[in-house]
Amino acid sequence: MKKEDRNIYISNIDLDEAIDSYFEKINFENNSYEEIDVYDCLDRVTIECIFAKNSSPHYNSAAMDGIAVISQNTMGASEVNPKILELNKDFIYVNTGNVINDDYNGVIMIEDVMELENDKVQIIAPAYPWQHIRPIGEDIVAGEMILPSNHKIRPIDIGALISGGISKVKVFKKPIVSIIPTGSEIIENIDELEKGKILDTNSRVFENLVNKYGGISNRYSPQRDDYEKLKSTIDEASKNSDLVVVNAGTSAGSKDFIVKVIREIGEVVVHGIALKPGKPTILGIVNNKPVVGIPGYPVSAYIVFEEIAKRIILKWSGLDKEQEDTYDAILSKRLVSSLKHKEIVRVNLGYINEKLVATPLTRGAGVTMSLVKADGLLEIPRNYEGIEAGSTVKVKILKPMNEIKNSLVSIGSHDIVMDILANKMNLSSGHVGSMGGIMAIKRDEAHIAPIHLLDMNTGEYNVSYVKKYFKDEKMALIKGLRRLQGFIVQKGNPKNIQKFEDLISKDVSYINRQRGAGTRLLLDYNLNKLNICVDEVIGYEREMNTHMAVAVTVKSESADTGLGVMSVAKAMDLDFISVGYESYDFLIREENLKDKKIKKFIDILKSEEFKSEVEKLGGYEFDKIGEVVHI
Ligand SMILES: Nc1nc2c(c(=O)[nH]1)N[C@H]1C(S)=C(S)[C@@H](COP(=O)(O)OP(=O)(O)OC[C@H]3O[C@@H](n4cnc5c(N)ncnc54)[C@H](O)[C@@H]3O)O[C@H]1N2
Ligand code: MOO
Repeated sequence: MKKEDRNIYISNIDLDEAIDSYFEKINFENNSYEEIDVYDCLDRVTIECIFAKNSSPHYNSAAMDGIAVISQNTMGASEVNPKILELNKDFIYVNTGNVINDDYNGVIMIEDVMELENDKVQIIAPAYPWQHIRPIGEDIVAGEMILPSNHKIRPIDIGALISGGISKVKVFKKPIVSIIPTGSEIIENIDELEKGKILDTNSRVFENLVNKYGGISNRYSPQRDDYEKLKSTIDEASKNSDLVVVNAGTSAGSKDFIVKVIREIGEVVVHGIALKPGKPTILGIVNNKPVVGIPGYPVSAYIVFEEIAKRIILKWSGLDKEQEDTYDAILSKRLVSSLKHKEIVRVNLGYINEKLVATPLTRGAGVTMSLVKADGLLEIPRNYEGIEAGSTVKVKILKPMNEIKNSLVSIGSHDIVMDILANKMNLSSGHVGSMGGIMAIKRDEAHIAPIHLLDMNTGEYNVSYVKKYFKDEKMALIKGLRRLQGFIVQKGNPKNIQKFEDLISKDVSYINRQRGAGTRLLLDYNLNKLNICVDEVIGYEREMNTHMAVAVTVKSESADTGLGVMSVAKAMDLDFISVGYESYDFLIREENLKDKKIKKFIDILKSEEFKSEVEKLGGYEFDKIGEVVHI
């Protein structure tokens, strides 16, 4: 691939600057409106103020069930001096909402009326003028403004509009947004999935974001990297829509045509923004319409859509950038960034010891799950080399604050049971290995840490590590499960791996866990006991972060074996040679045991329902589950 075939002239302009110069070129004035039925106007945006045509109520009406009276005739009534009123002369019966004609000017509730014989009633208190009567216009007066312009219509607004006699409303037209996924490797049909092919997810995410923000999406099927075809598709789309979003092909690859196409049939306003992820973004104009080239990586795609396309859609629909919920949080880990760009980092959030703590998630632009799991997004401004741990940062939340506040934060070793627990309570769990969990509790980033750390000297689990790392602090272990660890091997165990000694055979390759993982300690402990040097194990230095990742590596035959739990081997349909049970417990600061989230957590651990679900996975024992050991 020659250098001249690539787009290497990518600029690095500030996001806000890029948006300002781009928005100047977009003809937002061109916005047209439509007049629609009041019943269909939910979430649409008013183009002008709406004034009431009718008053509501439009007649004086009874506000209570009872009798309508002439107020003056009731004056002086009391318990010692009751008044007798006569039907059709002094009063009539009314129900809530009935018309009160000019003959009457007060209502007495039926429970305050004593009925006598001969159509007479007795009252023991007077009715003040207009008592329990809703006068004309109490709610809405004809001519009053019901809604201002640029207002997004809510269900209650529709009620008020109808009461005010409005049957049609003028609203901004919904912008039509064409979405064009590109790339010859992009497919829609899962049956065509093979090496080198990628399922189109981005255009489906965009389609739903367009609908969510009030546009009409017009999604194309994935387009091949064919210069002429892309040119005609973008040209056609820009003629038929208000905004065109082209996905992928934005950077420096030899097939990244989008910038050339836009330059040929229109204008490239910006190529390259000081934003990570999202650097190769293209902002163009074709046939007087905005055409935004969004990078292909799913996280970059989402972030750029939110930062740029969303703002165009909202402006077209009469709404400027919606106010976003931002909160101050304490950053739990140091974040290093580049001076060159602003970076948007996905974070988990949790309330730990009364403080909102933000823990950064992976920064890989291809890891969609990090966005699925993220509770918030944090911004590292341009010209910052990073942010120190303990600093206060602003985060935009992606979930309701209540949910975040009530979430139990777990950071530590991974096990499938954490997913079962997360399905039963509001649990956010980060997987960084057992030692990572210990550090997270030390720094107050988590409420609990699942750990399984084998003491090399005693062969016991967890307690000695807690004593070592929390010398003078009051800690506790909530006893968890005993789980079966062993060698995960391919079906039929072709290399006949039975024991640790078999790992030093020349034709056996091993896949290890990261430093600080309990499973890695288990290997080290056994190698040490057998006097085997780690250099003798082929693959010792190759690391994965979870049991699942180890199993996937074995399944894909990229390694012969790795240590992991039985449940994972079973879930991946692999064979398993057991090594022994280990204790998977939950470390917690003693003071946090009184938290009601912890009480719920312990109740779930002890429940028969939880145990029976875990039993189905295979390889677990529950001897002391839920018991608290004070350390
Ligand atoms: N030499 C350079 N290489 C790259 C640069 C650079 O500046 N110089 N920028 C990198 C960055 S940053 C990004 S982001 C990507 C952007 O790539 P493109 O927009 O050109 O997209 P592709 O290369 O075609 O695809 C990248 C990747 O995205 C996924 N993808 C694409 N379309 C979809 C879709 N519809 N649904 C789901 N996923 C999709 C796919 O995994 C592709 O492999 O370029 C870097 N390279
Ligand atoms: O900047 Mo790219 O957009 O990381 O992913």
